[in-house]
Amino acid sequence: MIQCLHVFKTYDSPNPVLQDINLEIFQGDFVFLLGKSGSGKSTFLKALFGLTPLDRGHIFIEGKDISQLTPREVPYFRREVGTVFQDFKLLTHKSVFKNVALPLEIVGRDDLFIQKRVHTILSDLNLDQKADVPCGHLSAAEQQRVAIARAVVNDPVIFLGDEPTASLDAQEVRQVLRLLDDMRIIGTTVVLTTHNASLPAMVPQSRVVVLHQGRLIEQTASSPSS
Ligand SMILES: Nc1ncnc2c1ncn2[C@@H]1O[C@H](COP(=O)(O)OP(=O)(O)OP(=O)(O)O)[C@@H](O)[C@H]1O
Repeated sequence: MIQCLHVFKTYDSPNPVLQDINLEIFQGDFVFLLGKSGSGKSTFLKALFGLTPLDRGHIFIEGKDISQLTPREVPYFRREVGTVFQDFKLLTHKSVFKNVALPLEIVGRDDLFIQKRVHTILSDLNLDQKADVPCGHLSAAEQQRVAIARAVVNDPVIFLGDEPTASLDAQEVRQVLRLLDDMRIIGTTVVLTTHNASLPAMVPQSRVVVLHQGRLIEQTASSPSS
């Protein structure tokens, strides 16, 4: 599903932020990317979405080198991937419902489907009472949950989340991990970054990959049942 080969990335400083990363992630894997602040987690996640040009190396998604996608292929690739980056990019003047419905409108789903699907996801994330509230009026934790709802509403093939549970309380974290694990069971590949080393224990089938100063220093194998 995702194959990284000899990935290197440098910004302004001479020290690479990603150094020779080699990693395979399989369909239905739930991967926690752990590491201290500045270890390169966000850079790596953005690279998986094609937002960070690499100095060297390749990232293949479903066999395609994402640096070689044509301008026509890029939007199709991105529609298959649900993302939550640290800037949620919500439309702050639009309601919660409108924000979450947007990916479904883009792919031309009918109104009845959109109504049902969006309300299901909002209720899974305890946001149903907020459906008509403009996103700009929500707390940080609510905005984070709206960003997650928008990323998963379209049943993405891959979910990439950069600290997607950082603002949430313990119960909300469990709720989000349960939702993502349910998606994993039906085939979505989930990759999350986190500082919080206690999260992987909450998802028994998960894999852990640890980045330290841009190097991949540790990983657990993919579980046979995942
Ligand atoms: N656009 C950029 N331009 C220059 N340097 C950058 C850029 N983005 C990240 N960096 C630097 O690259 C290093 C790794 O940053 P990155 O955000 O990938 O780490 P991280 O592990 O996600 O950190 P955090 O957990 O704090 O979000 C840091 O030293 C950061 O300052």
